[in-house]
Amino acid sequence: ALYTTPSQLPQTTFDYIIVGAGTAGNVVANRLSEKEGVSVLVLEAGVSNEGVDAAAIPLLGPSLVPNTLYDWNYTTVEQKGYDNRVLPYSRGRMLGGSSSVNYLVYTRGSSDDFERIAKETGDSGWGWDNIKKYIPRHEKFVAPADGHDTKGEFTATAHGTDGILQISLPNFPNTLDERVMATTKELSKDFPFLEDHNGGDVLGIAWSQASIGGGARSSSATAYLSADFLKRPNLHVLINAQVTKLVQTGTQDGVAVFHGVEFATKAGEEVTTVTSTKETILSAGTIGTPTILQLSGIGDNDELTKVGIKTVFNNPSVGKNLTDHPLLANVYSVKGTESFDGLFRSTDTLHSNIERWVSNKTGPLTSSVCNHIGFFRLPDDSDLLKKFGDPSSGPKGAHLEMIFSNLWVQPGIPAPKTGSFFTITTSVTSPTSRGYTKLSSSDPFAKPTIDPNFLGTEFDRLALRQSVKLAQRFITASVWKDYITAPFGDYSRATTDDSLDAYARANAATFFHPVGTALMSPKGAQYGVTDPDLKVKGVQGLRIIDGSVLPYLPSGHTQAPIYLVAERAADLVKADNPVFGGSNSTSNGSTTGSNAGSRPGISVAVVGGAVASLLIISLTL
Ligand SMILES: Cc1cc2nc3c(=O)[nH]c(=O)nc-3n(C[C@H](O)[C@H](O)[C@H](O)COP(=O)(O)OP(=O)(O)OC[C@H]3O[C@@H](n4cnc5c(N)ncnc54)[C@H](O)[C@@H]3O)c2cc1C
Repeated sequence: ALYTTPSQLPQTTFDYIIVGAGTAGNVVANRLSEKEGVSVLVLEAGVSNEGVDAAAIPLLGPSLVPNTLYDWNYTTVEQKGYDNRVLPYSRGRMLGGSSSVNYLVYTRGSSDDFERIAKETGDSGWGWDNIKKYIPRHEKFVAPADGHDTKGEFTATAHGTDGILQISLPNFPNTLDERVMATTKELSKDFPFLEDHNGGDVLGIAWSQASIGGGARSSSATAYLSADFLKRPNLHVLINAQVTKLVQTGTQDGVAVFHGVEFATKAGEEVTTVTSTKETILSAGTIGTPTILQLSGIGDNDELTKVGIKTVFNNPSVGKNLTDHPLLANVYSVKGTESFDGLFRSTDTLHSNIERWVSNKTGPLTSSVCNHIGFFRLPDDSDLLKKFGDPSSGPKGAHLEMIFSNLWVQPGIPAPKTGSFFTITTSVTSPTSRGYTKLSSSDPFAKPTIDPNFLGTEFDRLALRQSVKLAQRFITASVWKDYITAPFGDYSRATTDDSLDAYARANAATFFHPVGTALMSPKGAQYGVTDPDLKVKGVQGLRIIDGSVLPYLPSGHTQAPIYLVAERAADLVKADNPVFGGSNSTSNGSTTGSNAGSRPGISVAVVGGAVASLLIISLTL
C-alpha cells in the first residue's frame, strides 16, 4: 500500500527497509515483495508521481527540474573547469526518483563497461554475459506511439518483451531523422549507423530508445511500483518520509550493526524510528546515499569531525569518486518552422498538443529529447590517448557522445523567443575528473557540498573540445547545407582551439549522471564503500543498491545500467535469505579473488589526479 503519513504504517518492524523509492529502490522493493510474507518498507522523501502531468508527458519532462517540488534542488560548488559557475544539480524527489524526472534516454552501455566492473571487483556476476540475462526480466520493448514501421531500427534479440519497464523507439518523427540517416551514409567512416545501442555495442549512430510506453513515461514508479504491485499486502511505501540517519542497533564481532532507520516528514518535525530484521538497503541515489551514510557516522573521519558527527566507521571513500558526464549543447539556427521550438512558444499550440496527448497519447509531446544518438571513440593514434592513456572500458567503450535534438536544448537557459534550432549535445563519455559530495552540516535537512569537478582534468578538457569538432564535422554532410543557417550565440565564435575551449568553459553543463560516491570494490580492498555483493564494508545489516555503487560511468546514460544492477542486486539480497530458497544460487556470478587495494587495468598515469586521489584515500583508510 501507499501511505502518506507515518501514522498509517501498520507496523514499525519490517524484514527489509529500502531508503528511496527511486530508479533502483523500486526494482528491489518489487523483487523482494514477490515473496508472500516477506515484509518490505520503502521510505521516500518526495511526493507521489500520480497526477503530475509533466512526469507522464515525455517532452514536458525537462520542466520538472530545477527549482521545483520534484527536485532536491541541489547546486554544485563553483566549478573551476566551468569558469567558476555554479550549476543546478538536479535529483528526482518523488516516487520513481530520477527516473520520474529524467530525459528518458535509455542506453545500457557497452559490454566492456560491465566487463570492467566484473574485472575490477573480482565478481564475474557483474560481467555482461550475466547482466544481460536480466534484460528479459526488466524490459518490455513496445511499439512506438505513432505505430511506424520499426524494421531496421533495432535488433530484436537485444530486447525483452515480457519485462516490466516499457521501452520504445522514437514515438514521433522529426525533420532531423532523414538528415541524420543520410549523414551516416555520406560520412559513414566517421559516423557509421548502428542498428541497436542496447545489445552490448554502442559505437555508431543509432535510433534512440526511451523509457516510454504507449506515448507516456515509463518510470520505476509507473512500472515497478504500479497500482497492481502496490496491492501486495507485504509491500509498504511511505512518501514524505526523509531518512535523517541510520541507527546502530548493536555490535557483532566488534562491528556496528545498523538495523534502525530514523526519518521525519520535514525539518523540525518529530522523528520516527523503524527497524529491519534482515537488511536496510540504501537506494537514495549518488548524492542521497553517501549523505545518509555520513549523517550516520560512516565516512571520512576528518570530514565528519569537522561537522560534529561522531565516527562509527572511518571510510574515507564515502562521498568520493563522484563521476559525471559534462554536457555541451552546440546549438544551430535552422531554416523553416519544423523544429519543435514553436511547440512551447504559443500557449494555444502547447494546449492543443497536450489535449492530443491526453486524448490518445500521440503527437510531438510523446518525443524524448532526441531520435538519434551516437557514441564514438577517439582515434587509436590520437594525441590524447597517447598522452593520457585510454580511460574507456575497452575497445567497445566510447569516449565521446552526440545527441541530435530537434529544438533548443540548453539546460538552465531559456530558449530564445524566436528562431528554430537544431542542437547537437556533445559529451565526454569516459571522463577522468573525479569530485565529491560531503556534509555541509550535521543538520540532515541541510544541502550537502557537491563538487563534480567538471573538466577537472586535461583529458576531459581536450576530449570535450574533440566532441565539438566531431559535431562540426557531422554537419559538413551535404544534407545540412539547405537546413542549418549558422551556429548560434557563443558557439558561432568557437572557431579556434582557444575560443572553443572558452566557449565550452562558459556553456557546458551536466547530463545529471553522477555515480561512484559509494563505489563497489573487491572484498578486502582498502578502498571503496561496498563489496561486490553491495554490502557496506565495515558494518553489518546495510547494503547499497543505486547509482552510487558504480565505479565508472557507462558508455551511455545511467538509468538503464542502474536498473540492471538493481535487478541483479535483488537476487544477491535474496541469495542471503533462505526464505527465497537461495544460497547464492541465483547470483550466477562468482567472486574470484580479493585484489585488495589495487584497481586492475587502470594506472594512476592513465586517469591522472582522480584515481591518484582514490589511491591515496585507500592508503589512509
Ligand atoms: C534531469 C535529469 C535528466 C536525466 N536524464 C537521463 C536520461 O535521459 N537517461 C538516463 O539514462 N539517465 C538520465 N538521468 C540520470 C538517471 O535518471 C539517474 O542516474 C538514475 O535515475 C539514478 O537512479 P538511482 O536509483 O541511483 O537514484 P534516484 O532515481 O535518484 O533515486 C533516489 C531516490 O531516493 C530518494 N531519497 C534520497 N535521499 C533520501 C532520504 N534521505 N530519505 C528518503 N528518500 C531519499 C530520492 O527522493 C529518490 O526518489 C537524468 C537525471 C536527471 C536528474
